Amino acid sequence: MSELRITAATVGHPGGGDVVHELDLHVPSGGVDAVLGASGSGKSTLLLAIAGLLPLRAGEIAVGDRVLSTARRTVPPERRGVGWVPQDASLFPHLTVAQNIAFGLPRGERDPRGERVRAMLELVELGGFGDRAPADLSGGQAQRVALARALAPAPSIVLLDEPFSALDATLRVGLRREIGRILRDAGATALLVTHDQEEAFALADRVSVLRSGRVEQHGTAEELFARPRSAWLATFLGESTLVPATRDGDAWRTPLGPVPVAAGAIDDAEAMLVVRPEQLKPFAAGVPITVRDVEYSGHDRLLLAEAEGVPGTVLMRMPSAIGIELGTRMPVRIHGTPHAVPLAGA
Ligand SMILES: Nc1ncnc2c1ncn2[C@@H]1O[C@H](COP(=O)(O)OP(=O)(O)OP(=O)(O)O)[C@@H](O)[C@H]1O
Repeated sequence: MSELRITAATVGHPGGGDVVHELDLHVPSGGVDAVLGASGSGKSTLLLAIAGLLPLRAGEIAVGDRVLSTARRTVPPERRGVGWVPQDASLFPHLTVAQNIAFGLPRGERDPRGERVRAMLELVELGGFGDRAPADLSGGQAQRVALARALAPAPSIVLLDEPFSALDATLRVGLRREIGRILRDAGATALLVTHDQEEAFALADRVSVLRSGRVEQHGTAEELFARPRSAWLATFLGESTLVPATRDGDAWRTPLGPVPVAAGAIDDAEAMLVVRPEQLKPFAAGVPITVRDVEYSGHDRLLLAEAEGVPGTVLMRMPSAIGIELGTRMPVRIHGTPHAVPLAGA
């Protein structure tokens, strides 16, 4: 397995404009990375380019020291050493599980009873399932077979295209843990593409967030969540209130009261503070918010409120045991040192 290096890649569909713009992405050897983006952000287009199904308009895709795509040359899909796990397992229905896995191997080595197929079945913990028909598998088992098929020829890179989207919620959580384990056991370099943040954060070492075909930010889940580079990313990654702030020495002045400036904060005189719902607390001497709606979620309630000087909805989390009537005016303050993002690029 080898590192994947994408440099300034621009990709589009025939007859259409550019969809992915000058994208840089690096997955180290044996790393599991995710590309996270909303529908239409260009995730599938990027995968097609990595798999060799779309040519590059500019830039380069390389695996290890082997260049696979440039604007002038595209190594064909079957010679790229790239494995693919599609959204729905897409197993051949007329072949057994073992035959499906063997199908991933080079011609001449496609022995369903062979050592490689057996090892792959063991890897995905389906040792006794080789003779089954795909129709007799659960959705999660079928996805594991699809992964075994992709890994069988020991590809340099494995691409996972929303591999859990066809499964129900409980199965997803279990399977993504297992697939993470399988990829790491296999030492695979993998790129997961998904619109599901929880999935990306749970499975990947690092995440690139794609916005209109460009990487908005790349980092670990913790880095992205705690220190988003833009207001757009902050709200894309989680519920938050954007509170306008003006720098006043070591504090931000905000419509919800003063807040200390966090260490390492941006230097700007004006910014937006990313206030997570749990960072707002009731405070007798605080600034009033007016509750307009309440979302009950079992263990807590999310209050949707208004406050003078805050342009959007103010979000605040409260224990569900505390009943709140609509129209309630409640004094609050910001707790802790919220992250500040620049006003521009929101
Ligand atoms: N075959 C195609 N021909 C022309 N344009 C396309 C084609 N496929 C996708 N596009 C366009 O490329 C853009 C990005 O689409 P893409 O499918 O890559 O996004 P995505 O992030 O994978 O979305 P989703 O999560 O909905 O699959 C969209 O504007 C889409 O209309």
